[in-house]
Amino acid sequence: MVVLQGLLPLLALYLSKLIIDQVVLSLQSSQVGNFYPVFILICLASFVSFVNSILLASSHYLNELHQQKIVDYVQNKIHDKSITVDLQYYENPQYYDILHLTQQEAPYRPGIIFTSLITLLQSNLSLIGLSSLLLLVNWQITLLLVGVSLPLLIIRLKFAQKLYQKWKKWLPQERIAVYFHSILIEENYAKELRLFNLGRYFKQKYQGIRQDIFQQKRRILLQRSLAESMSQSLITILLFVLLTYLVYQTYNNQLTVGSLVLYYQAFQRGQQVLQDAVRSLGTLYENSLFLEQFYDFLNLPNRVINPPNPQVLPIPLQRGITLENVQFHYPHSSRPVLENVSLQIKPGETIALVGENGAGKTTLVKLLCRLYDPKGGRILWDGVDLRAVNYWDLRQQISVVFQDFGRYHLTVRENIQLGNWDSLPSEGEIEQVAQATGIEEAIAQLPQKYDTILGTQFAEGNELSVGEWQKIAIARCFLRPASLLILDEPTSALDPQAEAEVLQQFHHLTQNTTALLISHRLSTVKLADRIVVLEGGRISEIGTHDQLIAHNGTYARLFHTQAQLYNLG
Ligand SMILES: Nc1ncnc2c1ncn2[C@@H]1O[C@H](COP(=O)(O)OP(=O)(O)OP(=O)(O)O)[C@@H](O)[C@H]1O
Repeated sequence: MVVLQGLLPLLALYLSKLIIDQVVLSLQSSQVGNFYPVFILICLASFVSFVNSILLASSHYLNELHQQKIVDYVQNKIHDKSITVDLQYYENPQYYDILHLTQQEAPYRPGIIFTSLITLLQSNLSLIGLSSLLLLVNWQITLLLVGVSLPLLIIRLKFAQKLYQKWKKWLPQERIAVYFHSILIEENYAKELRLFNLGRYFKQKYQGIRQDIFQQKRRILLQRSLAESMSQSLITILLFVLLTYLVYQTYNNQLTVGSLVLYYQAFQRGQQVLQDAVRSLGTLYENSLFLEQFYDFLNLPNRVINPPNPQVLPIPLQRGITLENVQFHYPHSSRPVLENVSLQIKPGETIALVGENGAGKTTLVKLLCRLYDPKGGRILWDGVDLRAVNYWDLRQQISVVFQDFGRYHLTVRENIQLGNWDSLPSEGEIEQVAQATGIEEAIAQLPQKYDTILGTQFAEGNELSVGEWQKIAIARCFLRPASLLILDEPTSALDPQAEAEVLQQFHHLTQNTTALLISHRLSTVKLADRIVVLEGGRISEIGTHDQLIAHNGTYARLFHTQAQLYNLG
């Protein structure tokens, strides 16, 4: 279709020359001319125009469909990569740029690239056709057409390149502006924005960046407009000279009227097509930055990888999980977060992990789930190094409630079901875990019970309190038939009564399950079989609550401080 659409207008042009020449010929001859050949030519021209309009409508239709297909294809690639890319890319600002940019730009960039490519292809075909048509009759005019367009082409390309370079330079600034924009519009910040009256502050910051970019952009665009106006003036002057020359030749009978029309129109059309081509080239240039980012993103290498011949993960856990001199620092930071951590977790045992903020508790969880691999030492699952097993198999055996658990704006049922979605849990199982976390009463109050959509993003959504959301996350975690249950600050948002109930259920549910419980509330921790105290990335104490109190170390100090604060006695 692109080929036909590029070439058919030329055929129409040539037919109009033939029609005019035929009419002029019969006007010049004294006898009444034969109208039949002209009529055939008119029919042909009408047919060409008809086909052209059909092509135009069909190409619009196909273009829309293709746009969607391309966007979906690119999004699919991005989704595939996003769900497997190492967690470190989300936690590292250097990579966050490329990650965020690709994910943000993906919905519209490919469409622009596609349209530009089509326009470019069509323009090139038209140009080749026009040049051949003109070459057939007059090579000097063809040379003029190309020659005159050269300055415009050079100017456009030069400025496209300049803008492209600048755009690259502005990108980090643009990203900061996008960040300020998100603060101004997103729900997360809406309360503080109003309370601290931060709207004006962030608007100023946003506008400052945009203004700065605007000034720089204006300078370049002004230069481009000046250069383009000059080259456009040159074209106008040449068109004037050409028209005079062509009319003069027609006056002297060296050229037919049809050829005069053909040359003049071909020249004008050639200019138009060339401008389209140059514009598309500029757009392609600009968008190539996106492609660069897109491929960089797709090629991001993973550090956490599956071994070529993974060992079978022993299920159920029989000998336990062993941490042997585990050492860890985050990529792009040399500060050690875990140092020589050695621990034996017996099957069925509940271990509580305590320590001050930044002690490395969550990091240890990330290593257990193989979201990162240790930099030193190893973690063994029934004697098998975690690096030797398929990490999907491993994660299948672990259920976690993270501190920053997900709040899915789906129905209550789906929110819980996500914990074990592929085995299609029954209504009864879902209700059982909801009961275990004490959320079933709140669910009963919701308009559509388990079918109520949670959150405020969608129509008929119902918002929950933070504690209720947390209970839903715990229910999701309980639903998963895992060998290792990890709760990272599971009850931070729960009231004391709810906390006691959830922990009782947790205790009940983990009778035969190995569990790791992280909490700052030491009243919670008393339930555990053993308590591990982490200080500055090292294990400083291990024992039962009574042993550690008797030891009178860090745990005892923390416990007594909390007991005084909360009057726990
Ligand atoms: N993605 C990251 N990149 C670099 N450093 C990190 C990253 N995440 C955490 N850290 C650092 O690692 C240390 C341990 O963090 P971690 O989240 O494991 O602590 P924590 O004991 O769970 O703390 P809290 O009780 O506040 O949850 C902290 O000093 C933190 O600054």
